[in-house]
Amino acid sequence: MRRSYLTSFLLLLGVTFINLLVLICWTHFSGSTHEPYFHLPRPWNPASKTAGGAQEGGVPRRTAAVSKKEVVRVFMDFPQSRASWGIAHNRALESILSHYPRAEVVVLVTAPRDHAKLAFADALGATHFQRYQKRGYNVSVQVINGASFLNNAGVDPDLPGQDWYRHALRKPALSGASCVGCYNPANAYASKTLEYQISSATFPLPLLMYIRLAHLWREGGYYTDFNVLWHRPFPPARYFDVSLRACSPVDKEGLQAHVNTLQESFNRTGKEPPQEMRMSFSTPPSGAFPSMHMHFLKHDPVLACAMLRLGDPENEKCYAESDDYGRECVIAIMNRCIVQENTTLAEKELCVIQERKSPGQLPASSSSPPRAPCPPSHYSTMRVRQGHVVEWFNCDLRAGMSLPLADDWRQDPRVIRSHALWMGPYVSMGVIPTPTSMFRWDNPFSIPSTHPDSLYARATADVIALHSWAPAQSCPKLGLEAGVQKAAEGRCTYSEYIEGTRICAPSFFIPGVQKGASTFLFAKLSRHPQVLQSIAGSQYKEVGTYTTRRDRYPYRSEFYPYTAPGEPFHVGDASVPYISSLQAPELILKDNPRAKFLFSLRDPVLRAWSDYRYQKSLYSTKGWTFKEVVRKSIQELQDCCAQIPEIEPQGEKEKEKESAKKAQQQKNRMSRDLREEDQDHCERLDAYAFSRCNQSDPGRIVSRGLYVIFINHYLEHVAADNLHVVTVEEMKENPVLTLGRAASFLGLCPYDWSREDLDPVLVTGYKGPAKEDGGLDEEIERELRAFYRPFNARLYEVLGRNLGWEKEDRNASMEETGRRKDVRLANT
Ligand SMILES: Nc1ncnc2c1ncn2[C@@H]1O[C@H](COP(=O)(O)OS(=O)(=O)O)[C@@H](OP(=O)(O)O)[C@H]1O
Repeated sequence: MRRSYLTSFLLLLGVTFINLLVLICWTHFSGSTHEPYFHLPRPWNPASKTAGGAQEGGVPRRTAAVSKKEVVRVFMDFPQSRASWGIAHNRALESILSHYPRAEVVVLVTAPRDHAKLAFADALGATHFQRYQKRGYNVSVQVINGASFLNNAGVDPDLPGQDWYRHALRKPALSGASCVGCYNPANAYASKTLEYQISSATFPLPLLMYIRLAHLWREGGYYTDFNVLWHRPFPPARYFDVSLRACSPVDKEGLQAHVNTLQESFNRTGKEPPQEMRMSFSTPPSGAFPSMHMHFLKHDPVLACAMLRLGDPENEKCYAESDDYGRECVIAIMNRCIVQENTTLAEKELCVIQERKSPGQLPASSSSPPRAPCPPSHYSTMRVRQGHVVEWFNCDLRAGMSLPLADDWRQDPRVIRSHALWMGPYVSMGVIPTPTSMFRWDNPFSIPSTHPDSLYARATADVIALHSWAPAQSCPKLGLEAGVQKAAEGRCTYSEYIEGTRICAPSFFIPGVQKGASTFLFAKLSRHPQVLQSIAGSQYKEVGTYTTRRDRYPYRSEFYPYTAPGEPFHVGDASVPYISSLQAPELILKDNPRAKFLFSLRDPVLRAWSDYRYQKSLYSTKGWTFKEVVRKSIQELQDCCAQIPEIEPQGEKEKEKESAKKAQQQKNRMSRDLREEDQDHCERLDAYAFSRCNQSDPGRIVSRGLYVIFINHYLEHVAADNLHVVTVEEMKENPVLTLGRAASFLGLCPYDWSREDLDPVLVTGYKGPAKEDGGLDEEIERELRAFYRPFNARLYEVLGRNLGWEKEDRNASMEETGRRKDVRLANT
């Protein structure tokens, strides 16, 4: 009796404990209670009556409620390569989101057309901001493809200066072709080297300016740079950055020039603050790009003026002669349009637009009504408001450094309020300070660029943006507060800064198998709110940094999303070639010893058949049928196997390595020991021997199905607990269960997979007219099955479960063929 009480009690305790665990996991991520890791406030929930600052999701109440009006539209752009992306850019974005959780942030990237589809280009990929999107923030990437920018739907036929832009794109001086150090979007696809990426620092400024201004013209809203931290909300509408020169303590002349400019400007309006200072540019220390912030209402005439003037003939000359991306030329134009803040000028400019507009150049959008010349509504935005608070950036908020203005202005609370912190010129290139005890956020400018510790030296030493690289979930938590607030207050120490820049290595891998529904598995898992995809590679799935793209390996942190230590995200990489790579497991584990490996396997016969159809174009040029390909492939493999004794490890060192490997394999073995007897040479193949036999196609069509070799190789490095196998057959049979198991293996919180679309992801896409489309040839299937049988048997032993590929061999393939026919019929 007593015993049964005890058992019940223990049972109850166990169940309660499990429930508690699930609850903690769930509430932690669903955000319904305290969020220990993520420091961003959650976006304001429009359905709720409480404003954004309210006590939502455990986020502290903000003092000023965020009204619905504050759904700001913010444009940013990243005209550089992905290699230039760094932690500071994340911080810049987060600083905006922290003030405007409901902001609609559109990040413009200049990239070739292929970018959006394949994500091979070196611009930011579509998944770049997934970590924010999964938290409910509205941050997206918009690809600008030169002419398509003008011609795509939604183009305003009245967009000023568009003819100039279209032609300028093709001009060598502007397209980057003859511009040393300019980013040439046409070449971005081809560029694979980091050297190029570093040197291709920027999209030519006049073109970039046009894109920025055009977006503001069309939509209105804010534009801000990625190298600025906003530690207060944006200044009131229609006020803009005054100058950045003040940020450089070393640039005394610039500072003085800045003060003088302000002085003049103030003098013009007497003792009053300037009526309205829209924007002014100045050149920050050499090598930097002008940082700026703009806020314009839709169709603002000043924008029109600037866009038109960018194409003035004298400016073309200026760009051509510029050794500074045309920066000074743009500055001059903007100043002409802005500093002469005179409504009549702007009115005139607007009329000029109407006149210059060449009808017929672009097809007039049928949806937009014809516009009357110079509609009065355009000018209402020009009304000058007196008594504006003047605010500007300054880079060092500590006493004494920050406000280079006369004392009386300094005292005027209407005049001086700093809103943002400019993080310095090198942040544009994704570079952060190097470890010297002196380093603080606020003084990277003080180190001469020739110094080995300087940011520039660091960039050219090829370590750009390779910040500290830490195993996933291994470093202490650190969040926005440290990154933004402390920095803004000048309190961020170097070590805090570095700690805040650590990037977690990817936490899970789907190393194939090719044609094993890896695309389906990865795509579905990526729907989980905790999973982040890679930010490059085909379908943001195949980065290949640990195998095929060895050029990426040294810069691998660039290809995975930034995840801060302790964040609840899991970053995945589903590069299928990893399966047969000798180096991949070791290299991966070096970055993250706790990485998890999820293999998606498939009846090897059907895998080969799928592979054949996938690569049909390759074989059809040679006129090879599936039967021929398979026979060649088996023959090739067997020829190679016959030489195995010769290629077995010979030297002492190699032998030692071999026995250590075997010992590790035994330790990691998932079930009972393998039988020792080998049925033929091929069965004794191990990964190392295999790597010698693993030739190009068609050789691989058969060898890719020798799963036991690959799994054994992984088990030499990976603990059995960190390796999990699912099969295509299971996925087809019960996708919800299979995904659930995979997710729980990865340590993800519970998720309702049944709400996802679980239709197979068909990547084979072969629609050719082959006679073999009728199905898999029985004779070759038999041969292939006989070939795979012993390998499968060994695999089952290693895994400790029978994957059932032999049971109803023929039935399975019949079913598969039938399904394929159905799909084909459905497609036709
Ligand atoms: N849910 C589900 N269930 C069963 N089968 C599925 C599923 N999703 C994808 N597939 C099939 O997987 C094949 C594609 O595999 P991969 O995505 O790994 O291909 S690739 O290596 O990334 O090219 C491809 O096989 P074939 O159609 O036979 O070529 C897909 O149809």
